[in-house]
Amino acid sequence: MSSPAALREGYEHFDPRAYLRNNYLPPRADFSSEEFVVPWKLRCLAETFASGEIRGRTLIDVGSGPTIYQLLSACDHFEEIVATDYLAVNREELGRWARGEPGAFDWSPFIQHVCKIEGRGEPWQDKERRLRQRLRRILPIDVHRPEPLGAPLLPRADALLSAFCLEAVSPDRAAFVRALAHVGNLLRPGGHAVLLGALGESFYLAGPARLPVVPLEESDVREALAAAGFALRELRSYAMPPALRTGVDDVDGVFFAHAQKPLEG
Ligand SMILES: C[S@@+](CC[C@H](N)C(=O)[O-])C[C@H]1O[C@@H](n2cnc3c(N)ncnc32)[C@H](O)[C@@H]1O
Ligand SMILES: O=[N+]([O-])c1ccc2c(c1)CN[C@@H](CO)C2
Repeated sequence: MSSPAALREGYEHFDPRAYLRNNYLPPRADFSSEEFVVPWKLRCLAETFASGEIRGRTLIDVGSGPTIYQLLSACDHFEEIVATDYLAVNREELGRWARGEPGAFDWSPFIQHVCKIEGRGEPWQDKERRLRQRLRRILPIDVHRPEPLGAPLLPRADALLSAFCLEAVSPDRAAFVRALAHVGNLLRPGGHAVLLGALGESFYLAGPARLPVVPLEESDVREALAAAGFALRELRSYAMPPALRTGVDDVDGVFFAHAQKPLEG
């Protein structure tokens, strides 16, 4: 059980480049087998968006951090992608990539892999260009506030995406459920929520920062979604293999959830 103070302190020292190195370079960013975690995450996202059922004007990504991999399959189905993060250093990192500036993180291996598994023979530069065109806003967010963006998102988003954020910013499970309910308010009734997150994790490192994480089991995710008023469509889990337990965290696995906000919501 961590505390809001430990979280605030931790995120003051969060180093985006260290975070990217820890999770989005080898060995975790190994595309050679579907057995590895990044191909598993990208496949979950590609399969969920491939049907075209999840589409609309706006998708909001909650707690984007310095990463864009989570948007690569979604971006084909929305006119506007809104990225968000609590830290300016992460919003700045996203902005560098969005503007194609030198020194930005190289996501091309991820974009190439997504184009390959989407199987449309799309040149990866086209996908990269489309995401850059559609990534229109990079906003501050705090999921602990009932209005996470500080003001209502109008019109509300047609879809909500969030990867490794809520459990990494909540001191306990009750706070996790509240945060989920808060971000659920950004979503229109009938809108879809796609969540990725850590299972059984109690901490992760990002350079000088050591961030506490509320350890979740799959059942906690299921209960939190129900408590926040979502109807669960799909919940899958991945067990982190020993080779990917590198010491940058104590994560046991990854969950992938697709849920929907009821129409009468
Ligand atoms: C583990 S990172 C996830 C980054 C990225 N989505 C990914 O998939 O790797 C968690 C993110 O939550 C952000 N964060 C911290 N406190 C937050 C808060 N109160 N509300 C929203 N996001 C917050 C951090 O700045 C960080 O970028
Ligand atoms: O294996 N991964 O692809 C991966 C990616 C991101 C993150 C993790 C694992 C585990 N730690 C979380 C922060 O709570 C961030």
